[in-house]
Amino acid sequence: MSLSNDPATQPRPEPLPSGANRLFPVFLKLEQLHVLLVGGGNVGLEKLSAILNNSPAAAVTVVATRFLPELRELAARHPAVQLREGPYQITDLVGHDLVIVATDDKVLNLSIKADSTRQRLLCNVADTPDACDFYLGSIVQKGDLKIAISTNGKSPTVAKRIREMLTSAIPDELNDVLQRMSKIRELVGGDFANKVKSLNAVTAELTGGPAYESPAAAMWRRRATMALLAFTGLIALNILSYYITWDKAVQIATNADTFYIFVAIGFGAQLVDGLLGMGYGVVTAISLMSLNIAPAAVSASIHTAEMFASGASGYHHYRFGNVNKKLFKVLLIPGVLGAVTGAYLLATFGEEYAKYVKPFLAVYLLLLGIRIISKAFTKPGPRKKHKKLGFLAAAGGFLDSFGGGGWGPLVTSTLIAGGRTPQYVIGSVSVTEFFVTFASAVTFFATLGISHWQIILGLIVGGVAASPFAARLAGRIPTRWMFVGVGLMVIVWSLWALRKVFM
Ligand SMILES: C[C@@]1(CC(=O)O)C2=NC(=C\c3[nH]c(c(CCC(=O)O)c3CC(=O)O)Cc3[nH]c(c(CC(=O)O)c3CCC(=O)O)/C=C3\N/C(=C\2)[C@@H](CCC(=O)O)[C@]3(C)CC(=O)O)/[C@H]1CCC(=O)O
Ligand SMILES: NC(=O)c1ccc[n+]([C@@H]2O[C@H](COP(=O)([O-])OP(=O)(O)OC[C@H]3O[C@@H](n4cnc5c(N)ncnc54)[C@H](O)[C@@H]3O)[C@@H](O)[C@H]2O)c1
Repeated sequence: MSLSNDPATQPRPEPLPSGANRLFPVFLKLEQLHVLLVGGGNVGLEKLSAILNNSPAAAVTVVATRFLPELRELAARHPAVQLREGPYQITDLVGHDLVIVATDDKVLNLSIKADSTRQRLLCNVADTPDACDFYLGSIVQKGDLKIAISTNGKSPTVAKRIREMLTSAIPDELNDVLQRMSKIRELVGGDFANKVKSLNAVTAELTGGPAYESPAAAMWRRRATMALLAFTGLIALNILSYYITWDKAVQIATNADTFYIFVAIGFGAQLVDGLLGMGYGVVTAISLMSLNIAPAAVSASIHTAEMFASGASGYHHYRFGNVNKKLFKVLLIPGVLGAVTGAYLLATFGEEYAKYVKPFLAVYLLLLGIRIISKAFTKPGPRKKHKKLGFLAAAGGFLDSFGGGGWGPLVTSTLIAGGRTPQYVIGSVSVTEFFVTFASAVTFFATLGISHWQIILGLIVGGVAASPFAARLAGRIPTRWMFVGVGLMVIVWSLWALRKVFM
């Protein structure tokens, strides 16, 4: 007995779950084959149409005792289709590769199937799924894209509905993509593995990945970004030069005692932000508030300093393709408007109402902290469509400038909890944050002028010193623990701030 005949050594097929569809789909080049269709009534017409819709030049012989007029017309429009009027004979099978049976005589249908099987021809018996060697599928067509749907014979009506669904869901532009990909496929060089890698990179956007950018386009984008950053920096320097001279800066920096406290706060905040992807504003706000600095001064200083930090991190995210342009656009305007309103209100009324504002902010941050931690342990559900994204951004911008922090935790955590991909949320929110902090800093300049240079410089120096370490920490811990970290941090600090208020 040879080993290979021993059933124990034969490879076993993987078991499929019961009720699984075991049909093997193929796409036939029907225009190179010959099809015999028996039956010229409604079903015959349906099958002939299905064939010709997909393969207009297919050679089909239709045999029937009578033909529907529509079928005759259809055949007349397709020169490769021949009609033979008369009862089925076994010789009709000769010269054909595939048989489709659609007469209204069930017994005849089954005997044609038996004839076909004896000649090793594949046969479809329209009214008897059990007798079919293959089924026709419901077909979605978008140019070169073709999707065949099978319900395993369970419900052709559902197959039709799914075809309608997919046809409207798949953009027509996909065919252009296919055309271009086919050209790119011919152009990319290298070995097979490299080829596959670049083809995947180019198409990542289709499945929600980062948009592809050619090296030339990337270069121009970098140049444009650098130009924008340089321009923004110049404007900022220009504004600053009205308020501060070099001598004054040196004087501030050498007023060691308090200055180093601010440097330390800036350093710590930048580290936390690097690690958690958010929290710069919150950390500095709570630290400064606990030093009993007036809220308006806190917020103004933070936003001026944060502008630098968020500008740098936003640029970083943009370069790595973490920015969802649509999301950015939706967040930008409401975020900026909210920030300007918050900054204006705080600058106008903040000093006066500082006592009342502070506990309110502490409670707000406490709730935010609890909310963020709870997000870490609730499963993100299916992605919700945020219709109120604008409102969220406006609230985030307002609270950020009014409270000195919260844009990141509020907007980022809400979006991630809504089922969006953290990578793109953090990227898009960070870039928007630059504009939001820029807007509130400008509002503070305009309303308050700048009077807290010691704080601002301290934060910037500390932040800049920490940024190389912070950049290395980015993305090193899982999202869940990121949430827990941010939440805990916010809760501890707000409890501490509250304790100071009530004691
Ligand atoms: C996909 C499509 C391709 C095509 O034929 O071109 C197709 N049927 C279509 C439509 C359709 N056919 C029927 C209805 C009426 C409502 C209903 O019954 O649901 C509708 C819906 C409508 O027209 O709206 C009646 C019907 N069909 C079959 C039986 C026999 C039986 O099940 O016993 C009966 C009952 C006869 C009776 O009661 O007398 C059998 C089959 N029909 C199949 C394919 C194969 C399984 C495909 C799969 O697994 O999904 C299979 C097994 C064999 C085959 O024919 O290849 C095409 C979609 C066109 C589109 O996309 O718009
Ligand atoms: N699979 C499907 O999608 C589907 C849908 C509806 C109906 N059906 C079933 O398919 C069968 C056909 O339905 P129909 O509406 O097309 O009927 P129909 O009466 O419109 O057409 C029957 C066809 O069979 C031909 N025919 C009969 N005896 C013949 C013979 N000996 N030789 C050659 N041709 C012969 C007739 O000339 C006619 O063209 C029915 O049994 C029906 O229940 C299947």
